[in-house]
Amino acid sequence: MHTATLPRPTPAWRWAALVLASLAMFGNYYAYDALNPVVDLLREQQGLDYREVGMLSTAYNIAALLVLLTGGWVIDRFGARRAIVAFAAVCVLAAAVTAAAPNFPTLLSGRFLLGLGAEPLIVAVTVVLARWFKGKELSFAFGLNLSISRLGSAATDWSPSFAAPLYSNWHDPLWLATGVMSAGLGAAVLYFALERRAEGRFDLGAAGETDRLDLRGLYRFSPSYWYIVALCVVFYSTVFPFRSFAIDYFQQAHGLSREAAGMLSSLLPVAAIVATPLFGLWVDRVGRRSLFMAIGSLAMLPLFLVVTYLPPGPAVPLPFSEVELPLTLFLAVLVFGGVFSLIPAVMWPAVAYIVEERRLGSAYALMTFCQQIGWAIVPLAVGTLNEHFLAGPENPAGYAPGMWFYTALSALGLVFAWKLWQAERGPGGHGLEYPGGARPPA
Ligand SMILES: NCCCC[C@H](N)C(=O)NCC(=O)O
Repeated sequence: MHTATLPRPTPAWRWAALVLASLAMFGNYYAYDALNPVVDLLREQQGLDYREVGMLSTAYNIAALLVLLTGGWVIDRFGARRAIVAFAAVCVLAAAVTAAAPNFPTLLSGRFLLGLGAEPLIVAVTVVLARWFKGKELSFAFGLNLSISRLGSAATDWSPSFAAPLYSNWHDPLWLATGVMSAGLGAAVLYFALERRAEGRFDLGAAGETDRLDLRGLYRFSPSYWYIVALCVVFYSTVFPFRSFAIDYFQQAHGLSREAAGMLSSLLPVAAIVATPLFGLWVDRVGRRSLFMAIGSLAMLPLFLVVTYLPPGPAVPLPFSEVELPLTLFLAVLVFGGVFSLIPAVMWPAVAYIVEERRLGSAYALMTFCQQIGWAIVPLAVGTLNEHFLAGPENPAGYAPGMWFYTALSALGLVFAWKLWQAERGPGGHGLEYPGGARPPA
């Protein structure tokens, strides 16, 4: 039967597809973040230094850059549902190689493999969500998908509490991550079966253009687009590397237990789970997108210096846990969580107002490509700074140069957001400051 004569999928089918695809993403984010709570163990038991820890992050980005360069070929050639299963399987393999690694080079190859699987898995999931939800709650579906992914990040941060016995060595928490990613693979297989059953019953639309990188069209994007890309690069080059080192930093520089440091770090994704969709709804009503990005960047600016230089303050009990956290750190990470909700909720959809629809895939692919470059460099730089300044529990001041580096990146982010705001308030603006993305008639 011709697909145009078939009905669109019913809500039950659409939400089942969303839940299964998002569970694969949960596993993906869990596997990526699983390294964060074992940084101290990797240093103590495996003899890694901070620069090598940074290299583990960079290996992921280099692989992701290579995959993004080859574009959505696999997704186009084999279809998104097969691609989801294949990339999830690569993530399981990557997690297992990392968990079993006997030495640093194998650890590096595990993280490289993860980059090969995890980033195209994100693209493939985006493609399937667009097919199921096109014209129906697409932004909301993307928001929920991101929230479930972030729950994966938060679950990794909580694992020193709920899986405390595993943390006697660094391998076992990573085997747990392999198990979680295997469950994600299971969800991917179920998604595959679901889509196969839906074929012939529903019109799932034509497979859309995947996020292909078209380097020839770069010069045709407007300055506003490039300000958003620049903000994206510095923003994620600050947030993701900060998260990679955060648990170890809170342990070493502030004397927190692994459980408390994990709980503190989890406030970042947890705040984002709740607040990202709300900010998305709010901005859709009021507009002011570039102003909000500037406000988010401004709020982020002092945070790294606050955690470095301000007194920790009284210990406050964290609700629903046995953990107590120093008030200053608690508030700083909570504000950071707010920024981590606000900027992504506004920034990614803003591109759709600036770039015409037929070039949107290319625009997002280019933005992700640039994001990976910045995110590849910063963990190496911070790791090198930590090593150079002999950061450690005996010398907490050694972490300060890394914190100044994050602050400098945040300042750059503020400059780009401010430039965007200027551009959008002028005659060449794209309507980012207006609710529906359109300037009201004069
Ligand atoms: N561990 C998560 C990596 C996600 C990378 C992805 N390219 C991305 O930027 N996603 C958007 C986000 O805000 O998570």
